[in-house]
Amino acid sequence: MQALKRHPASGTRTARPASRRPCVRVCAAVNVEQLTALRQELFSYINSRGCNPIIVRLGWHDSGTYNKDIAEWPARGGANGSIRFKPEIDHGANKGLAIALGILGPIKKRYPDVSHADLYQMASAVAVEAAGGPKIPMRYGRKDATSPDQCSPDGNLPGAAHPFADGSADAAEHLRRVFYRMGLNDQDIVVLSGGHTLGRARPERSGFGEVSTKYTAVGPGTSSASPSGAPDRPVTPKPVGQLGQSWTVNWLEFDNSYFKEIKEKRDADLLVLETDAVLFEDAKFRPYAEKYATDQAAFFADYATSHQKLSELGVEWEEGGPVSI
Ligand code: HEM
Repeated sequence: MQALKRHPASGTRTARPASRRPCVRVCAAVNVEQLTALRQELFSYINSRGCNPIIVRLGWHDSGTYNKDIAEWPARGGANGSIRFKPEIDHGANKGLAIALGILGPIKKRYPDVSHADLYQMASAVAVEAAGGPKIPMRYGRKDATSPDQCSPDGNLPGAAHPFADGSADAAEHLRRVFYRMGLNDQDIVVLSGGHTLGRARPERSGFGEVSTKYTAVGPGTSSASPSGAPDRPVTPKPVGQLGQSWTVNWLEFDNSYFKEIKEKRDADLLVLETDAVLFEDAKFRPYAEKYATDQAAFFADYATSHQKLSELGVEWEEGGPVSI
């Protein structure tokens, strides 16, 4: 941990040297220097590898287990890093995400003071920004779940098509049940679904999507599991088999094309899950979806707000946290 000193003007504690970080809040339990360096490394790493989609999905699947009706931490789930343990990464909804853990694991070793929970949420926010999306007002200092018996139960993440495991009659009811359980609302549901502007679905992982399409076969970048040549980089498995089906043409670019494509359903090579289509079918979801299809700036602004909420679901902060960098 770094040394702390009094800030001359405010008397609050700040990290040394102050010149490098003029306006950060620092506490003894959160290592701002490591967080700052990690963020920098993630930015160039994720950008160079094109692994943005799977990293965003990892962050969301760690936090999306949250149950607002359970008071105790970490039993309430949320962004606590528990997805790294076998019981949780083995959940059906997490199939394929071990690749993302494999990408981030070697990086984590260089930043021992940063929690796994912070790493996953930081990497996701960086992945969005690096793909051209908004800067998300992130805060750090999440505590980690520490053992496999602290994993969330299976079944807390949403399904993409009927029959829904929770008995919901349709996709709108299912999305509301799942996201309301997290304390999120209709606008959060619609805007966060815009995360599907990135990435692909593969039959061998989720059971959804095509094995390959004209957009993924000669896609805008590499597979989210593809290797890069840099020898000092963590090694990820070679792409196996399926290239999958994307929601958008440029599936490594974060923009509002997801909403345009879902609305128009103009191209059979692009994916529309039941839970995507319903955003334009449900009377309360539709106004948001329409707005985001026509106004990218509104999408970005609202996405940043909801993504921050998502990243803090269920979080127990270290002493002195949360910290902005
Ligand atoms: C609304 C309910 C949601 C459902 C039913 C859903 C379902 C799915 C499914 C079935 C896949 C394909 C996984 C695969 O085959 O590898 C997927 C991928 C993805 N999801 Fe979602 N998702 C939802 C919400 C979200 C949210 C809130 C985010 C982020 C904010 C998100 C981000 C992603 C990303 C980035 C991918 C692509 C992963 C990759 O290319 O490796 N999803 N989702």
